[in-house]
Amino acid sequence: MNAEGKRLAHIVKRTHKRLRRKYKEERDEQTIWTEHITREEELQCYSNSMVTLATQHWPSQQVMSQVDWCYQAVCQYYQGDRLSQANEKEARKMSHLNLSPLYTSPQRPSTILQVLDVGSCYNPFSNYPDWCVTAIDLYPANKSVKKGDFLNITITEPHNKHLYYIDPENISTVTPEDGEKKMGSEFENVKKMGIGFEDEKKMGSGFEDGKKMGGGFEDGKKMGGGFEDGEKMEYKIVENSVIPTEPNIRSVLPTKQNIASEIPTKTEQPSVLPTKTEQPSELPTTTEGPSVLPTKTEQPSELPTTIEGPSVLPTKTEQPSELPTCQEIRTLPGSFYDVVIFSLLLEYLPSPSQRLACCRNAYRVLKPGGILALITPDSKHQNANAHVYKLWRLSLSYLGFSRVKYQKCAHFHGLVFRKALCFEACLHDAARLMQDVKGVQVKGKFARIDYDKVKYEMYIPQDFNEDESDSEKE
Ligand SMILES: C[S@@+](CC[C@H](N)C(=O)[O-])C[C@H]1O[C@@H](n2cnc3c(N)ncnc32)[C@H](O)[C@@H]1O
Repeated sequence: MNAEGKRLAHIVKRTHKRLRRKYKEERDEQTIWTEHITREEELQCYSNSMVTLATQHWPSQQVMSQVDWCYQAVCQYYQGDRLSQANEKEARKMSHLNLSPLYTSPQRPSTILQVLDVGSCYNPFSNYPDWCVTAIDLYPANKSVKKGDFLNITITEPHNKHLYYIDPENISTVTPEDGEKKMGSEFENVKKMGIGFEDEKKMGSGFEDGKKMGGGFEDGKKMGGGFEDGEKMEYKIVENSVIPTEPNIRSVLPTKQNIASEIPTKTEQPSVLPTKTEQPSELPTTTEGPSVLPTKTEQPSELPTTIEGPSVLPTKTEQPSELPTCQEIRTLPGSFYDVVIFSLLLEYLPSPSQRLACCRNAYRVLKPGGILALITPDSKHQNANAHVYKLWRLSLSYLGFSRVKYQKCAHFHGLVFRKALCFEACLHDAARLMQDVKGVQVKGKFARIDYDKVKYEMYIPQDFNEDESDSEKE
């Protein structure tokens, strides 16, 4: 990479490092994040650098870009054999464990794919004609990207009546009694499920002693999904309903803007408001979609009858010099997307629990059988950080994801996880994976990993670098 490319890469990595350093020093992720997202100048500088770096400096040195990798992986899943293979594999697993699916097997979508690109920056996936991309970023580099913080997004109820929703966050933080008080009749549908583990320890009702389960971090924050192998637990399946938890309450405090956000009802009109200059683009295949609020500078003129289709990729010569007039997104529909993409997103987030909170939100917006494509930078040898990515698989199993694909490319790892049809089967996987990772003798920097936190946290190799000479690609 030439000197200009290195300078831009330095600007991008400088932000990541500053946030991680601050988190290491202060440990107060909420305050750090709330303060960070108001640093307009730094966000703008990052955004400008990132788009130029990615569009003008990386392509020349890459065999396959992260964008191409994601696209191919998604095509393999939806157009190739991967979807039916994953369905079959899961069916076999359920039959072996004598479990039933919560969702019916997804079929290949006959319409275009609904794709959510989180941390999109410049909307690199916008020119794939068979994708309808919702691109969001803290600081969009062009108008086709909506401004939004995925850590602070409100996720609305699934529109499809046949969808069940498990909220892993509520596994350990709501007692049935609390639930009844909070949710009323929705909790009438709660089913109790016990899970037999290979070691024959049973995970049954966790409320016998009247205490809330799991959860406690050293700092006293409540955590979701806390259950040890063989520990007793209970989770809830609420038919037709998302349990409306405050989004990421333990990782990021809601901003004032969030409080103002509205959850659209089923009868509401399509929820994207165009800017004055914008014309609704292509005809959608559905009227559902993310709810977008105009920024202060925009005045919504009239309600469109369509949601926005893919928009135009900026040309290589484009230099976004200032924040474009972009729309702001505060709510996203639950169980709506076929694909969620986190391309080089997780490294931006300073705390391991914020990274997992993002994955939890991805789970909530994905359709059953939908996939989360993760790209994480690493130019080192495949095995150098392999242990960390094993832990990703484990953390994501606890959320209800199963792995579909993994590949180490020259400068990144590419991973695809699917929102599994059977949550319990994922917990079985998690128990097995936990035994595997604990059984491995890890030396060096990864030896200090606390496996009890892997259910709530997602590490990246840079978390363990004392000197922050990180492995991100130059
Ligand atoms: C390294 S860039 C990746 C850009 C693009 N996805 C790519 O692959 O080239 C990371 C982006 O994530 C965005 N981001 C970080 N945290 C975010 C959040 N909580 N919500 C939305 N965007 C976020 C940043 O603003 C930044 O533009």
